Amino acid sequence: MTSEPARLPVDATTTTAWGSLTELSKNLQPDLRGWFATDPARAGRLTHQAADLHVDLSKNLVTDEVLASLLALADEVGLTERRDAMFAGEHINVTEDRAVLHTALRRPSDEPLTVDGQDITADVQDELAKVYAFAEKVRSGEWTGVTGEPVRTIVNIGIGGSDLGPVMAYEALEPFVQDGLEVRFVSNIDPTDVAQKTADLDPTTTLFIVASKTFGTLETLTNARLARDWLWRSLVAVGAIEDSEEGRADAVAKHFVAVSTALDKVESFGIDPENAFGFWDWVGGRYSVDSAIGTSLAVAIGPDAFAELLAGFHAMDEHFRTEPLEKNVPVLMGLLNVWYVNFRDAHTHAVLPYAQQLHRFPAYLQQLTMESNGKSVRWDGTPVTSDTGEVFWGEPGTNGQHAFYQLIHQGTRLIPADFIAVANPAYPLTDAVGDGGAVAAGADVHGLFLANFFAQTKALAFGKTADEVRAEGVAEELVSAKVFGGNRPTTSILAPALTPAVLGQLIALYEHITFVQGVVWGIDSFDQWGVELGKKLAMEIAPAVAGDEAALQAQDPSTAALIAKYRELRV
Ligand SMILES: O=P(O)(O)OC[C@H]1O[C@](O)(CO)[C@@H](O)[C@@H]1O
Repeated sequence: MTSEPARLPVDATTTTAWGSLTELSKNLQPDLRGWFATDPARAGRLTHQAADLHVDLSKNLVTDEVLASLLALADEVGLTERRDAMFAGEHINVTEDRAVLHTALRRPSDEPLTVDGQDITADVQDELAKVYAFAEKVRSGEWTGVTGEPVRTIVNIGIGGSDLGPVMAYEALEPFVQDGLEVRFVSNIDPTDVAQKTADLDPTTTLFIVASKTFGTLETLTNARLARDWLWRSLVAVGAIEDSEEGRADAVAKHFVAVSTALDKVESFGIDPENAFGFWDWVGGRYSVDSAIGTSLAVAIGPDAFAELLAGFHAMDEHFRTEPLEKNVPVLMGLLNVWYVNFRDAHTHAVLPYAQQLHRFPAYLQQLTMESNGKSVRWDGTPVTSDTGEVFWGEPGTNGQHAFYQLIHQGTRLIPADFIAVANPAYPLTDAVGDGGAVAAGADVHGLFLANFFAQTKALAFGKTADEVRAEGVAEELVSAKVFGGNRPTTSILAPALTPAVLGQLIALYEHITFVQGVVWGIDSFDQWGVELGKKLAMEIAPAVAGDEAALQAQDPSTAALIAKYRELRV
């Protein structure tokens, strides 16, 4: 690896390809019906395989010319060069002067990678071995609490990347969780979160994992102290420990572990560094679920399944690293997002998993994509000259269908959407009775579910014309309300089943899509300076909230009045 400063970003808007795309967009009349009718090979040509993911891009609003120009844009901004620099460990996180090496977390153990003279594959494997040994101890019951009871509930305390990845993956891989083990997640500093999550817990069988890259995050450290207090009080109440310094130290030693890059701070909190798992500053928080931050998950699903998850990540990394750009799914999906944001005026992007277990995936992607690409300056500090970072959002199908799809189908906004489904459900139920009509007795309910997945992307693409509505006998005055314009772009992603490997592939796919967009926009997708101001002000405002008059007077009139009102209302 080198730590040479990365070269200056290219202003994408000055490239030849940007000019071509602007012209193409001006003249483009999206016509998915016509395009499919005149080009039967379109679906095949625009469908690609990335590891286990079958990805159909054909219902996007692009012609071959548009795709060619998007690929030319990738070339002009130096996408492959930057990708290779990331994999090699160059300091592409320019504003923090750091390498970006989440891909090294899932690199096979026999592929060394030297960074600053250090074999980081060996470091990763050592830490992974520690996490796995701990996971086995908890799973086998060898790790016990103060009364000798095995662990039944793990409470992961973290926020942002130290929460969203683990909770999303835990929910997604619930069928792989060991019987008798449960993981809960506390993230919000709203005391309700910790109170609700601990309310019915047995302290003798509870283990807390405090997960924080920096071990300096207000929410996490406050929640960790609340949890420690709860543990002490509850253990004393059931007579499991003496109310003494030794009793409390014993409780922390047996019921608290930590994950952090700042092991010195872990020790000051009272957690023995022996019971702490580390990672490195070259892993961004939102890219860290596959590091020791995933310890709660590794305990829940076990080392073998966790290793499969990592192998899934790696399979997608290899696809991204080696596949020619015209068949490279993260590259194509990232470029399509650029097309919609910069040339078709899309402001948001929906991610719609047709898999209940992926219900936290959109929330996870919000941090991944929006903390990464919500930037207004490029990595050299110059202002961007185009829009960046669309709003990502979504809900699992079919819930979304009965809530917000109306706007996607008939609203005035263009909302590109990714539909994600798996062929084999974790719970293959049949409807023994059926409804006597379309739903036959013995119907496979997952098949019905996926009929919706296929139907929605079809309806969005091809719509329903006024003539088709009229042909159904609809009264003329209602025809326009029942017309579907179609030409609403979607990407369909289909996987065999939601296995750990497939989940790893999906996460890595979106990591790399995010990267591709960041490179085109010339931004540093790996810093997050935009979250700092609010954190700092919260600490300055806290004394005013607590009653300090001088601190209150130092606020602007609106904030001061709001705080005063809060104090008046607070009983
Ligand atoms: O893991 P830490 O250091 O507690 O940080 C939690 C989160 O806070 C942020 O730094 C900013 O919100 C995220 O990037 C990060 O995932």
